[in-house]
Amino acid sequence: REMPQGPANQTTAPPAAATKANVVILATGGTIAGAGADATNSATYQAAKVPVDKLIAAIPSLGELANVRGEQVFQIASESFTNAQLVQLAKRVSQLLKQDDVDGVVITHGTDTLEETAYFLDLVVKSDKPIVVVGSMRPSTALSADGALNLTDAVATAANPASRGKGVLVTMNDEIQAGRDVTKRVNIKPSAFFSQWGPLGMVVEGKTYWFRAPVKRHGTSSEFDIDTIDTLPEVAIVYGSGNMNPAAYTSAVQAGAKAIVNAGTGNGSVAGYLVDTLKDLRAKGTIVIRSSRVGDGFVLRNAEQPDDKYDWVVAHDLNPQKAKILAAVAMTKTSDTKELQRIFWEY
Ligand SMILES: NC(=O)C[C@H](N)C(=O)O
Repeated sequence: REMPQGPANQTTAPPAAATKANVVILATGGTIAGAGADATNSATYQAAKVPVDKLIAAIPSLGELANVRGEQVFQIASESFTNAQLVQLAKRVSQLLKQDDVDGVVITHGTDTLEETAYFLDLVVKSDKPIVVVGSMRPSTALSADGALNLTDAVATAANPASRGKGVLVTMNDEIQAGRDVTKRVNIKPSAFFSQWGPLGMVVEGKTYWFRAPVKRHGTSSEFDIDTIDTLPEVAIVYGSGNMNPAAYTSAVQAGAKAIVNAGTGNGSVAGYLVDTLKDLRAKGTIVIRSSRVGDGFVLRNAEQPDDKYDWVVAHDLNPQKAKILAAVAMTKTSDTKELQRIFWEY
């Protein structure tokens, strides 16, 4: 029977090994490598149990998308990620992408701090080759597990030259999200990941479809380079609410925080009775960054508080956990608040 002729030429056989992209899967653990006692356990399970070779072997069709090999970097739930592990992972990604025989990297990751890792890599890995971070909401042993399709989409995206130069990408629930923007919004459904500026595209049946591209500095246009970063400074987030205790700020600084991200109410607002505490911390050298617990929108400079007068920085549209990552990366280079504010506008 004659196959229909489509513009996308989807009826041809998969590319031969030599023409297929080489994709390395760096596994770090998370629910995508999780295992439950029973198929009905969609939320009760142990994360970070299944080794990367087993994850790959469970999806034979990956081999049709790319030449895939795995490397087990960590085997942890993502809430346990430390700065030292972030740095180690990013250095490995950078090293791999410098190799001619690597076309793209996929990182399997827990979803809880996936957005931090994706943004960190976006800022510090100087490569145009695709970097895709992926996780799952259900363990591999669950009914309707989402990991296999998310990972397939990640490999398809990493193998596709159209993904180059678009920053770190995240493939969850059929969507391609910008690693900079994406955030975990729901803690129990496969549709957990969201970006207020919308997904960049979709993956359907192994093909990528693109609708927009990021404009913020990243990758090769970033001034930060993981090859020159070995440690990150301590940044604390203090969550805003009614009836705050100033000790939340002062104790964070006493414990070593060099910057505080204020996850303020509304447009990053700060209670009147806290202002002196934050002014005092700034006078003694702590960087004060106003973000918002609201999550969407963006904090306006000199609205709600006179940032110019107090020498505070605003986080622009970054939620507190993203602001924490950018602050830590930026402070490897500067503690100048004008420079920090420039960086918060540009990245
Ligand atoms: N869905 C997940 O991956 C959650 C898990 N706690 C993790 O981040 O590792």
